[in-house]
Amino acid sequence: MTGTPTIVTNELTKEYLETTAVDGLSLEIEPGTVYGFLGPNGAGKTTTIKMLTALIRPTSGSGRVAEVPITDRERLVEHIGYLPESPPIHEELTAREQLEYHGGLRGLGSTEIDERIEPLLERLDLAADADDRIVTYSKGMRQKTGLIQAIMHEPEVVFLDEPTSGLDPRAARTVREVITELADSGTTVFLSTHILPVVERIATEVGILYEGELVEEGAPEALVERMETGDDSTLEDVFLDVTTTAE
Ligand SMILES: Nc1ncnc2c1ncn2[C@@H]1O[C@H](COP(=O)(O)OP(=O)(O)OP(=O)(O)O)[C@@H](O)[C@H]1O
Repeated sequence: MTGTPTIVTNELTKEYLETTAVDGLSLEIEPGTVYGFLGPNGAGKTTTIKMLTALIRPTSGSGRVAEVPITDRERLVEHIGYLPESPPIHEELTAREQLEYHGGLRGLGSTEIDERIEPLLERLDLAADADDRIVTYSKGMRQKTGLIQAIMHEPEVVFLDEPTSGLDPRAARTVREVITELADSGTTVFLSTHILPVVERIATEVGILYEGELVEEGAPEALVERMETGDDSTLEDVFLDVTTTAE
C-alpha cells in the first residue's frame, strides 16, 4: 500500500543529560501497517512513543503523525490512541464510567460511546465486570480497559506498548485479532513488545532499535530471510544478531 505515510520522522533525537535515548530516528510508516517496534531494554522505544504521542518534545529532528506535527499535542490527540505500559485509568471509577469519561473527552456522544464500547467489552470478556470499580481489577482486566480506551474513538494511529502483557492466552489472541482488524480497516498500529511471536504473527513491518538507532527494518519474513543461518531462523535470531553486533 502506498500513500501519505501516517507516521513520518526525520532524524528524531532525544537527549537526556547523560544519555542519547533516541538518536536520529527516521521512519516512514504507511496507513494500515502493523509496525512491530522492537529493541532491548533501554533501547529507546518508550521514549520514541512518547515523542510520537507528543508527551515529550524531541531535542532535535521532526515528525508528523496523521499529518500533524508531533509537537502539536492539542491537535494530535484527536488522531491517536495510546496504550502505555500502565494505562491511564481512574481506579475509583468502573470500567464503563472510565470509558464514558474518555469518550466524552474525545468528543463522542453517549449513544456513540455505548455503541463502541459494548461490543469491545463483550469481545474482551469484560462485560460482566464493566460496572465494578477498576481498583478491584486484575492486571489483565486493566490492560483490556486501557486497550478499549485507546481504540474506542477510532483513531487513525494507535500506539500500543506491550498490549498482551498480563493477558491469558484467550484474551491475548483476541487482542491480536483486534489489532489485525484495525490494520485491515486502515488504522496504523505502532506495536512495541518484547513478545517476538506476537510480532511474527501480526506485524507487517518490523523496526529494531538498538541504543537509540534503527538497526534493522523490513517485513518480518524478509528480515528472517536475510539471516544466513539456515531455514529455521526466526525473528528472535534476527533480533539477537542485530542487537549484539551493531556498533
Ligand atoms: N526521563 C529520563 N531521564 C533520563 N534518562 C531517561 C529518561 N527516560 C529514559 N531515559 C533513558 O533513555 C534510554 C531509553 O529508555 P526507554 O525507556 O525509551 O527504553 P525502552 O526501549 O522503552 O526500554 P524497555 O524495553 O526497558 O521499556 C535509557 O537509557 C533510559 O535510562
